[in-house]
Amino acid sequence: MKSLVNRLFSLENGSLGLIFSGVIYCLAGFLGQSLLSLQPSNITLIWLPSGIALVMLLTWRLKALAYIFLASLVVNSPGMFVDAAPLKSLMHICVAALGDMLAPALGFLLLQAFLPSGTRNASDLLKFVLLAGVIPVLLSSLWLSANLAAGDYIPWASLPTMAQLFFFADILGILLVYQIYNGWLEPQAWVIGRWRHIALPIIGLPLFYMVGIYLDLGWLFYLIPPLLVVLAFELTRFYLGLLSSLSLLFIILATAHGFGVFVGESQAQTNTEMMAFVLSCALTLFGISLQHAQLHRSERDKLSAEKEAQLDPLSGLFNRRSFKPLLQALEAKAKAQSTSVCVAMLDIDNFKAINDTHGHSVGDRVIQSLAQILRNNCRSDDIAARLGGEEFALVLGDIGLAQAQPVLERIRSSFVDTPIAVAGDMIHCSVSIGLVENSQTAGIESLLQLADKALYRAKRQGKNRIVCFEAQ
Ligand SMILES: Nc1nc2c(ncn2[C@@H]2O[C@H](COP(=O)(O)OP(=O)(O)OP(=O)(O)O)[C@@H](O)[C@H]2O)c(=O)[nH]1
Repeated sequence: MKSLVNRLFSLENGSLGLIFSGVIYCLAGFLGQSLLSLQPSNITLIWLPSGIALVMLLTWRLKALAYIFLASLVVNSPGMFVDAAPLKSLMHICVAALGDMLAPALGFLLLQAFLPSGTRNASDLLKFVLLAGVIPVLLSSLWLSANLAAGDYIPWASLPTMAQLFFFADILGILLVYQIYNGWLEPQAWVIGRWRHIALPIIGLPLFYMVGIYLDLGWLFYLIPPLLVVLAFELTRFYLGLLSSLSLLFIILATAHGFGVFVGESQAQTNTEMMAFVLSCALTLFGISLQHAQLHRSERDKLSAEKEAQLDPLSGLFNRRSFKPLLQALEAKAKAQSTSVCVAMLDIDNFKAINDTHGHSVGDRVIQSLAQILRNNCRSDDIAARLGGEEFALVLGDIGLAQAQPVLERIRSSFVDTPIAVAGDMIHCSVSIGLVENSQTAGIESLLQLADKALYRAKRQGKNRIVCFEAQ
């Protein structure tokens, strides 16, 4: 699903994605004007198109400008076109569209310059709000309200109130839409860990609102942020963005229709209280989700660093440092369960000559080839390690010499039968193997020594063979 959407909206398919986003821009604009605005001023309390325009620019860069301009013309025309003065109103509609286009463009350029890797950590939140929100939206709010006053849509005296409304509505739109977009960019955005984390809020939050509205318990709205904070630790940022946006939109919708705790004496008071609440919720949730993502990332990095420290970079097998503790654990388990463990030491034959004749890079490929064969022939509980140079170890759990020997024989013959291509030629390599089975008394040191002794004997007997010992 995610890859399909990404393909549809890829840079190559830019026009399709831009047209679609332009339509969404218009729909979000009309939705804001019709449902989410306080009457009688009819000024929307949230302007989602400002966030959509920013996302369009982040996705398609400056190519999106023309589409934003056109979409803004479409959204502004019904409210601003005056039949009595068509030319004058057309000019003001274009000036408004210019403002709607330039503000996200400025935000986009500032983000590119000062926050090029996007919002990754909670500490980026303030920078993001300043660069993509406060600076460009302050300018556009003044621009848009001055345009309305100059066009006689509002009296000049209302300019500060209007600019303030535009300012909050646009910033809120940017915060909500960007949070969803930012969540979408995460690799696991679409994955739902537990369905109940999605199903419960989808059913529970509307129920919560209904109870609040029908029983006139407006204070219940104050409990929405903590509920969303709980979700911030359960959901991916994409779903959190969606759910928190819907929840906050609902609070605006309810307030615009005269419900809830924020409906005050005057429209200005209602606006200020509700916007302060919704904005602080949006900022807090965004901050928490960033912090959570950061924690998650550092935990994942730590785990992968720990895993990497256990592995040999050339072969991808366990390295010498991690081999001994793993062997110790497997051997202890075998002793506790009275089962056998077989340890094999493997050494590529004449490896120095391979290096000297064909070069180190060919030698490295030979090492990787044997590592792959070992991986192909061991089970998930077995331990395959590269102890250094051309020396390997394989520990097979819960198995005796009689069953281990055919496994090692398969490894030996596969290696001989897997030639390495070198400059149009094929070189065949072989490996010598010393194999031992543990006894109940032998410790791992004596087991390893014995396996080394068996390997030494395999080399002395002519290489490319297996010598087996049973520990006493
Ligand atoms: N290409 C490559 N060579 C390595 C690596 N580590 C060690 N070597 C080389 O492996 C060679 C090991 O040579 P020797 O210990 O003499 O063993 P050999 O030539 O295989 O002789 P036998 O064991 O008796 O068959 C040396 O030339 C090392 O430089 C590595 O990571 N890559």
